[in-house]
Amino acid sequence: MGKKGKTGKGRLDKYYHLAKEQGFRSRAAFKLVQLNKKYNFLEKARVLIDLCAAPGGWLQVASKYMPAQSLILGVDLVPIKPIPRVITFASDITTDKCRAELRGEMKTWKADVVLHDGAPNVGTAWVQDAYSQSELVLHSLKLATEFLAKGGTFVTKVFRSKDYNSLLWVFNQLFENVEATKPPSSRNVSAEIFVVCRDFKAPKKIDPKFLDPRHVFDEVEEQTVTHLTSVFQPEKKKRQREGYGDGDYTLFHTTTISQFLQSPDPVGILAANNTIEFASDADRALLAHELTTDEIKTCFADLKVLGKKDFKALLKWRVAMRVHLGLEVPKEQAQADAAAAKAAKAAAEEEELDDEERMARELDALAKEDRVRAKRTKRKLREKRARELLRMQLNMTAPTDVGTEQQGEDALFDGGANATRALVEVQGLSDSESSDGDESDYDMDEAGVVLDDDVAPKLSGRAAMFFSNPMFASIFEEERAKKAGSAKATKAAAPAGGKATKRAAAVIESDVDMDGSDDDDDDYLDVYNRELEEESASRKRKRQEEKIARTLASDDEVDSARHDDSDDDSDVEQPAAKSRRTEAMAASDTSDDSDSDDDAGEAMDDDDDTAFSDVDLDGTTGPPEGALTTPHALALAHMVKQNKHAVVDASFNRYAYADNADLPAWFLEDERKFNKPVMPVSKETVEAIMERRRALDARPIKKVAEAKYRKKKRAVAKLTRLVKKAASIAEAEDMTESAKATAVSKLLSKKVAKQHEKPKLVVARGTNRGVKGRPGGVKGRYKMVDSRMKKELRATKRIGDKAKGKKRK
Ligand SMILES: C[S@@+](CC[C@H](N)C(=O)[O-])C[C@H]1O[C@@H](n2cnc3c(N)ncnc32)[C@H](O)[C@@H]1O
Repeated sequence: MGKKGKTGKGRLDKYYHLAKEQGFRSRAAFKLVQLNKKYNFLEKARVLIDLCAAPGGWLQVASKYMPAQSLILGVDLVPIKPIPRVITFASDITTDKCRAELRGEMKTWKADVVLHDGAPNVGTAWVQDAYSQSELVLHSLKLATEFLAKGGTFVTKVFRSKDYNSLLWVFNQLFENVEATKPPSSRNVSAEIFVVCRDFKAPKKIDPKFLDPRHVFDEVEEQTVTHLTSVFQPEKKKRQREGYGDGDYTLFHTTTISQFLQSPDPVGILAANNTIEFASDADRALLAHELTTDEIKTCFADLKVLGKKDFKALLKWRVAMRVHLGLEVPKEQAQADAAAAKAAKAAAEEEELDDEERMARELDALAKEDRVRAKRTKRKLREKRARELLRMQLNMTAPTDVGTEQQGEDALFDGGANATRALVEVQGLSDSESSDGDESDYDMDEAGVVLDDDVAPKLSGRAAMFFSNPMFASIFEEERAKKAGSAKATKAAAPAGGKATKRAAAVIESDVDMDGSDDDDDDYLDVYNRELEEESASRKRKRQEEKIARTLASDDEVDSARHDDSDDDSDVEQPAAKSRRTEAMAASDTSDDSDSDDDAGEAMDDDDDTAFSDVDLDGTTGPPEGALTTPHALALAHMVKQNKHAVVDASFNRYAYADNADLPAWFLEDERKFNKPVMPVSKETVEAIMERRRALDARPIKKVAEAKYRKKKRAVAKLTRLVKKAASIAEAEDMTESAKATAVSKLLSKKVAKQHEKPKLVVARGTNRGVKGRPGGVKGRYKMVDSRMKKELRATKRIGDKAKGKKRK
């Protein structure tokens, strides 16, 4: 059977648990225990009748406290499971059959105690419930008066209702001593009270009125009878208990039609009068109305003989006459008027509300805008401060430089990041301007021309500054001079041009950023030129191949992008890729200092063919974008944070500008696999990072932690339950101290035994040989074993060995 949930009443209280512990069938048993403790009626009783006894809690208590050989009878509507020394049968105590059955059991004996704990099927209206309970009490009293011996005790349950005093009055007529009490085990929220009536007077003759509910109580039904009932249910006649009304000593009442028409209580008039007369001229004028039929006239002549239908007809006639006389508007019109009025009112309210709402909304929007603006300004300020702080921490600025951020975008050309941004802007511009629209065909030469002639004025502050920088101007001048003769060659070198420019810019910006000098222009130009030559016409073909490879496998794409030709990304992709790399580099930083990290990012971009091939900094593979997944990557990021210059320096190596263009694919493949530059990352750093990762991995996963928590919670709940049970046993009033101690130790031993109970070993021989499922006569946990327990011993040894870390032979 499913466990009942706890209700608002707190059904499963300590008496519930106590009853379970002590084997009582109901928590009600404790009510009798407590009543008996107070009045001691069970110990001296020899015969007891329990009316309404199921499931038998009170019978169990009676059997426990009454002397041996006592006669205990229990009766209930439902059968009661047998109880030693108790006779029970099923019957309705309100019937004669029950009386006869009791007589049959009692023979000539008289009862010392009659108990009644009956509860009728409650659940209807409270008044009705209470009344049924009181009625049941009277029935049980009736049986008690019949079977109780003189001086006997009657214990009954009553509800605190208006009938309570009537009942007490009756009890007092029949018993010498009547006391009402509420035992502690009776819930406070329950309206029940127990009345203990002692010393039965056993009168020779009992007035039947004492035991007749109709006399003892005001009938519940009568209370609801009103003149409404008398009109609409005329067959239910009200008994005149009150006698005549004040100053009214007649039984015949009459009134006039005008009164009936004008009174706000027409039903009351119909109920209170015998006849209604057409007395005045105005009344008589209504006689001529077509609705005043003969039937209506007859009904008004004698109201006391009318039925429900007649009264309804009279009330309908009244409404029609009132409309006719102008005392009332027709119902439909009244309804229509009411509806129109309601609609008008609603419209007015809505209009009013609309205006108000509109204003409120506007105000809201303004306030919201203000809030957003203030928030944005605040955030920007915070970011700027963080950036400056970081730059200082990375020794990128002198403390005196703090505040340059606030100088705005038109501040002086501020190092690598701005240079890079400017380049991106230029590329964007030229892309949009280029006639063929092919982003990858960005033409350096054309860009230069366009810049000189048309675009320069269109450039934003930062881009304009970039090109006004003498260093870049010289790069462009030289480049233009070199390429001037060969438009075709320039066109072929176009894709490389964009990238090369970027590389040159990267080198420049790293220089600008690092030492702030620009006297190595020629070196940069060399780098640039070399790059231009490297990027030959074969790039287009390679790009084509890569595209195919990309579609086939994303991993291949990553490889080819990283090793073969990382510079070959389209120009449009560059800013994104660069930002990803920058993010990766900055992952170990908390701030998004793009300025500082751009430098390193660009420097790495230069030689990403080889130098950083092991580091997944571009975020094109693996989990989240920009995440540093390998220990090497993390170590590198750590180093960048510590000393970015060392990392940048290390990126200039013999692999950086290797010309792989004409090398066979198989060779390049081998090179990629085995020829890797040594990274400027110390073994210790990588080891420390791996150690940290191992420590993180060693932490239990969330699910395991949750399971452990649940287990612990269950254990705590179990313990709490145990403590509660033990406490309720300790509080039991009808138990001796030693019994309590035994009960508690039994409770604990049961739990402990349950916890450590080992499975019973059942040897698979004889009848148990080859048995499938539980062998006969075996209870609880069991395990089938062979007589020598070979398998078990082997398993135990194996487990032991495993624990010791021995290898199996
Ligand atoms: C609260 S229980 C009694 C509990 C009982 N004293 C015990 O300790 O287990 C009330 C019982 O009254 C019974 N009852 C209600 N009306 C009855 C009737 N007219 N005749 C016999 N039993 C009735 C119900 O069947 C129900 O079992």
